Amino acid sequence: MAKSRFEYVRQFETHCTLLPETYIVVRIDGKKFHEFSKHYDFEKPNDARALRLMNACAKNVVLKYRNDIICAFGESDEYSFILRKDTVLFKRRHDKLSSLFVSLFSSNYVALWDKFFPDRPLDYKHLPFFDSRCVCYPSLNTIKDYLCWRFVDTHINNLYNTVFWNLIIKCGLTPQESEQKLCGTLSSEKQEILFADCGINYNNEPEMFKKGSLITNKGEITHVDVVKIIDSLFEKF
Ligand SMILES: Nc1nc2c(ncn2[C@@H]2O[C@H](COP(=O)(O)OP(=O)(O)OP(=O)(O)O)[C@@H](O)[C@H]2O)c(=O)[nH]1
Ligand SMILES: [Mg+2]
Repeated sequence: MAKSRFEYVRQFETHCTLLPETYIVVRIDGKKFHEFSKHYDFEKPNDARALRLMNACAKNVVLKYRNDIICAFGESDEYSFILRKDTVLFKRRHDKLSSLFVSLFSSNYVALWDKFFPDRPLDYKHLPFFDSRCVCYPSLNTIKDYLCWRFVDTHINNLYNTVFWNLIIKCGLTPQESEQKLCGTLSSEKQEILFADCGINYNNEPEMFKKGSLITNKGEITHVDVVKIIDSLFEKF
């Protein structure tokens, strides 16, 4: 390529290369999905269509980079993609990994929207977009704890949201009353309130809501107790 006198400006570009021999997590998260979910009338607290759409997008990302990905885990409006510690994908460049994963995910979200929301076309004033970050984990222990953290977070959030919204929808409480009733309660007490006041057994809630979604590098989507199987998940990595 011919060089111009302007070429020198390239020197101002910086490239952050992620530490070698560390597990990389690329985590994407929906921007203002509180508003987005309201605009498109997502069911509360969980909309199965929205979660399946997230899973379909994540599966396509996993399959595209299956040789570099160990697994992916998602809940609500977020997804984490866990890359092997020896990956050299995009030369481990932070900006490339972060931007390509999130743009591939976002374009899938838009392209697949109609399949999951056939009666609710996307409107260009309310388009979905996502942020993205890369984090390096230096050991097998820390990457396992990362995945367990996201899994446990799913459980905590889902239990709270399930009781909070059912107290409003089924029992007619105001959001403030519901919040007050749950304030300071333990996990077992929340389940008890859900059963006694709303007639719902938390154990019978859909597995996808309670456990989030785990995608293997073969593209298989499962809803399992991640903490229980964490060692086998990383056996070969
Ligand atoms: N009703 C409904 N809302 C959902 C569902 N999944 C995600 N959301 C909404 O998306 C939000 C995701 O949480 P956050 O990522 O912390 O909030 P956010 O509004 O996206 O804010 P930023 O990520 O900081 O831009 C939830 O608080 C819900 O309001 C769903 O299945 N049903
Ligand atoms: Mg968000």
